[in-house]
Amino acid sequence: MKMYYDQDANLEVLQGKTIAVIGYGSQGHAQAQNLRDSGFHVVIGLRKGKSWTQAEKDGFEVYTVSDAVALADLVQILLPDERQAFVYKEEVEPNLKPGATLVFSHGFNIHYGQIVPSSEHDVIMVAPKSPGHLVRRTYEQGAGVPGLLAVYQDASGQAKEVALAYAKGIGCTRAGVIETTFKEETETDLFGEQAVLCGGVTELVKAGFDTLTDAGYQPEIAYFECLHELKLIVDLMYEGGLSYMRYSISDTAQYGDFMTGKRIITEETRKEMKKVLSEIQNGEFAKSWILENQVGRPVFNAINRKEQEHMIEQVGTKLREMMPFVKVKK
Ligand SMILES: NC(=O)C1=CN([C@@H]2O[C@H](COP(=O)(O)OP(=O)(O)OC[C@H]3O[C@@H](n4cnc5c(N)ncnc54)[C@H](OP(=O)(O)O)[C@@H]3O)[C@@H](O)[C@H]2O)C=CC1
Ligand SMILES: CC[C@](O)(C(C)=O)C(=O)O
Repeated sequence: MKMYYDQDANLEVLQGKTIAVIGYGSQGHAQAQNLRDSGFHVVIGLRKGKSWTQAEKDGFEVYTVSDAVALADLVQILLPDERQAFVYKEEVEPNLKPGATLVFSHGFNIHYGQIVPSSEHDVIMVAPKSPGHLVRRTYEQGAGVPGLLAVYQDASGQAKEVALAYAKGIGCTRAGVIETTFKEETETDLFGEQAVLCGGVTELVKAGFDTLTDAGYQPEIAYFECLHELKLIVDLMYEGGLSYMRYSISDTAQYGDFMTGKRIITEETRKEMKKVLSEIQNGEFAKSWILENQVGRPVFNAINRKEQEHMIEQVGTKLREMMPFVKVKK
């Protein structure tokens, strides 16, 4: 395994180039602002709407996707994965300059064959292992988030140097960048968000909260115990691994951790995780997500509505209002 840090990347490779960041959402705003602060010329490609207004307010030159692509030496596609193939066909592909580099932060569309770029373009990936808002926040703090780098096509012979410079521009080489493939990034990223980081954690939190409230305990205590304190425990793991977290908690908690954890994450759960991974590997999950979007997201919307009505959301909103230091940054 090869790791890359600041000293391995040369920003000069991108000097004098125009980078079009297509999309100004979670990743788009963060990567665009970091690249600008790293000294690069960045333009934004969008449709008219909320993000357009925000990007202008943040001082960027904003163009339609077609116009931004036509100006750019590097085109970073930071649109929602489910829209990328359509926008690519309609607005990106017809306007790409000869020799322009295509950049992604997630391999979904390339790996599952939804976007097939012409062989004359370098196609690279720089994928921050972080939500966009923390890509920006950590950069501003002088730190950074780790990232993955991959080269899918190297038409110029310089694709990896360009990817490293881009990774440095957004702050990832401060924390460490691992070289990978589009396949490995796509499969591990989808697995992580489904089984652990998003799907796994939210179900664990709700199951704990529901168990306590169903037994008659106060919902506010259940919220602090199962959601709020989770962040504080994860912070310790982030800083020093599982051992440091266990060093900080009481021995009673640590004994409970050893005795009970495996009753919650059982062999059955691990078997299910393997099944989830195989559905990612064989394209079943991708197919289901692509089709869900083609029919207007009925399942996504129904579940999303129901999730927002869960008691933990109402209790949390009330409690967070009393903690001005806990702020949502949009
Ligand atoms: N969210 C994250 O932290 C992470 C995301 N990624 C990857 O980054 C990429 C971007 O994801 P994310 O930042 O979450 O996306 P968001 O949904 O946060 O933002 C999408 C942006 O695209 C714009 N947009 C949507 N449709 C169009 C269109 N048809 N034409 C022009 N602009 C459009 C939106 O603008 P509007 O206001 O007009 O809707 C918005 O600015 C994805 O590939 C994702 O997998 C990778 C790592 C982490
Ligand atoms: C965990 C979700 C994520 O994979 C991420 C922030 O890295 C995403 O795609 O948003």
